[in-house]
Amino acid sequence: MACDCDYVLGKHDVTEEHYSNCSSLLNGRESKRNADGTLNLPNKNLSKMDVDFLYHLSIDTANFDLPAMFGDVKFVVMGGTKHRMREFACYIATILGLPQDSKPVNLTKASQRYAMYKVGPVLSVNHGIGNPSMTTVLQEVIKLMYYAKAKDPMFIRLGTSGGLGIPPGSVVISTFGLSGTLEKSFELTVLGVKRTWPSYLDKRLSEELVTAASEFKEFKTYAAASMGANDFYLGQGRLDGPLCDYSEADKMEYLNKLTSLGVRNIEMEVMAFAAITSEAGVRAGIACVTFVDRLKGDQVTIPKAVLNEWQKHPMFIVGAFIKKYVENRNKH
Ligand SMILES: O=P(O)(O)O[C@H]1O[C@H](CO)[C@@H](O)[C@H]1O
Ligand SMILES: O=c1cc[nH]c(=O)[nH]1
Repeated sequence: MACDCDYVLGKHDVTEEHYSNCSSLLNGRESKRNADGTLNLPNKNLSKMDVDFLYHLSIDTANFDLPAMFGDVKFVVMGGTKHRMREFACYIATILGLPQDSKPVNLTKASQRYAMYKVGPVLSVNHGIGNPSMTTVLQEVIKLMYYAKAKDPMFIRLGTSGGLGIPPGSVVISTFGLSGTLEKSFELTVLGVKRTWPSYLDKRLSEELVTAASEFKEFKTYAAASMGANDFYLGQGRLDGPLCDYSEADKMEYLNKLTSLGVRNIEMEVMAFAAITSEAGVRAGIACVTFVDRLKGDQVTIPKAVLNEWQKHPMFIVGAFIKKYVENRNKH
């Protein structure tokens, strides 16, 4: 079903009702959610399992009341580091005016893998570096939302990246992802066969994040394509890794090509994040700060204290979006 919302950037109110009804959020693809917004995952094996152990979260469907614990989650916000996601949990509690523990509880501490904090309707989860780490926890959190019967949960990645021709400290809201071979798809080998899935991000959610960004004048925000690399060094065309058999000119040719295609940043999870959420019928968006202009260099030389401040830029945007959504929901 096509969306008939006639959406104009920044002119629409973010209402829960609209989010539930607007199928454009899956870019015109048929919704994979049930009528009440709960997830209807494509894997029918799940309904045949007596118990599902979400191994990397150290949570299971037998010993935890998942609807009671997580049924009210509306936003799953994910990013690489545990520290960032703990900070985001504290930040969102402050701006939503929710009581916060001086020490937020890591709900997946027993896993010794990841960190997951819950603050009101927000789940803040770290995913580590790169696709295998990210897709493992992403898939388990999607199942968590499914078992919890959370309604229309949105997934947002809060990341860092290398920019292309934009000032470091800027934020890029990804409009779509390009792989290293410049394809708009995520590739994975399944049962010995290379398979690809389109890496859709949610158009409306991206637009809402751009609108939320407009209130922050102290840094620039770009809505643009992101490149998802499978490696930080060779995969991102760096000259400063332990291995390198190409020249500065080769590197610049590639980075300039990406730039000419509208790519404004390079990170490491966009393709898989977009593809898996989209296939699961979940709306997803990505906001990443940039730490370096890759057209000018490879090394991240900015002092850590500054990077820590810059890391807050996407938090401000995502926080403003969530706050507006919650306020609108409370009004209706
Ligand atoms: O800061 P995060 O969210 O981890 O994102 C980026 O930073 C990591 C590399 O330093 C990769 O995961 C990349 O995607
Ligand atoms: O250049 C960068 C910086 C952060 N994260 C990346 O993946 N690349």
